Amino acid sequence: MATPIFMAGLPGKMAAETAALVAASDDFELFDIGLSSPVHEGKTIAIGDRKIGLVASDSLAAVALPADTLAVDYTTPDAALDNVRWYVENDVPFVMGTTSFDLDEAKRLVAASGVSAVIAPNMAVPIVLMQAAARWLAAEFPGALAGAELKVVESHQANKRDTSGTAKALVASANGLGVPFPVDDIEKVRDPARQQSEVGVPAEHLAGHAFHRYELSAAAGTVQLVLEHNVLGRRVYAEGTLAALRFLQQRLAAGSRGEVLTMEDVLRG
Ligand SMILES: NC(=O)C1=CN([C@@H]2O[C@H](COP(=O)(O)OP(=O)(O)OC[C@H]3O[C@@H](n4cnc5c(N)ncnc54)[C@H](OP(=O)(O)O)[C@@H]3O)[C@@H](O)[C@H]2O)C=CC1
Ligand SMILES: O=C(O)C1=N[C@H](C(=O)O)C[C@H](O)C1
Repeated sequence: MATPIFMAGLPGKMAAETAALVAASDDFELFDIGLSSPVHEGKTIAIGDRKIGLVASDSLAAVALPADTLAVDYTTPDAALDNVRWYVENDVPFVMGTTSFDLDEAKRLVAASGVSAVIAPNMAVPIVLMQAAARWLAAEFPGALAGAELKVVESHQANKRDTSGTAKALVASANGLGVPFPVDDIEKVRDPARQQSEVGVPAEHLAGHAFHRYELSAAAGTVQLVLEHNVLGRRVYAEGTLAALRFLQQRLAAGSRGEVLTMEDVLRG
């Protein structure tokens, strides 16, 4: 039996990309209602051979999900925490890819609930590995780069609302290494002309890309470390999301409740 997946954030780009992979998989199937903003309430969208009806959060009370349903959330920073409240109140384990919401409050809500969740600002396996390496360095060598200076530039499609959650997570590791860089200093590039001419984003990926560059200047400017990670399109995140769903299912089957898992846990699993 395929596990029903309730998609939140349709017809948004990540929710639609993930829904297409869910629809093509053997072990998951799309639940026939998805969560959207009020703008799309009452509309229907086609994904694979399925027609998904869209409801906004005010209409969720009328939605009855099958008991084994898992949710996937790619909505907006403003919507994510209210969605977490709904998932925990309705016993729906979930994978949360949405960025820039109150993660501490989400963790408290999950810990006090009967559901578990995978929450991660980046589902792309290669990027998760890089984040894990940075976290390990910070834990192993706290303060080792004290005195260094950091510059962070991230470029995403023009309609991305928040500063990259991935960049914020990397900055937290830099902070752990002794570099006191505030996330407000992350430079966001959202201008397509600059993205092409300065960042080097190919024209065909201006509408969906994630280019990150971190420049560390250490030892009084005599040493430069540069880390870059560049993603074209969104497929890699959707694939990571399905891996997260499978891992979450395994954890639930093993009795996990009230547990907040990360993509690093998914990779270990
Ligand atoms: N973890 C990861 O690996 C990744 C995370 N992301 C994150 O995912 C999120 C979504 O990104 P993306 O798909 O590109 O953005 P989009 O703007 O394309 O999609 C967001 C969708 O959510 C809808 N929405 C707004 N409010 C609500 C609500 N209350 N309930 C349900 N849906 C709502 C929007 O509605 P409307 O159409 O009216 O605007 C839109 O359709 C962002 O936070 C982004 O940073 C993105 C890529 C990878
Ligand atoms: O909005 C996006 O596109 C992305 N969002 C995530 C983030 O904020 O870090 C992950 C990736 O950068 C793509």
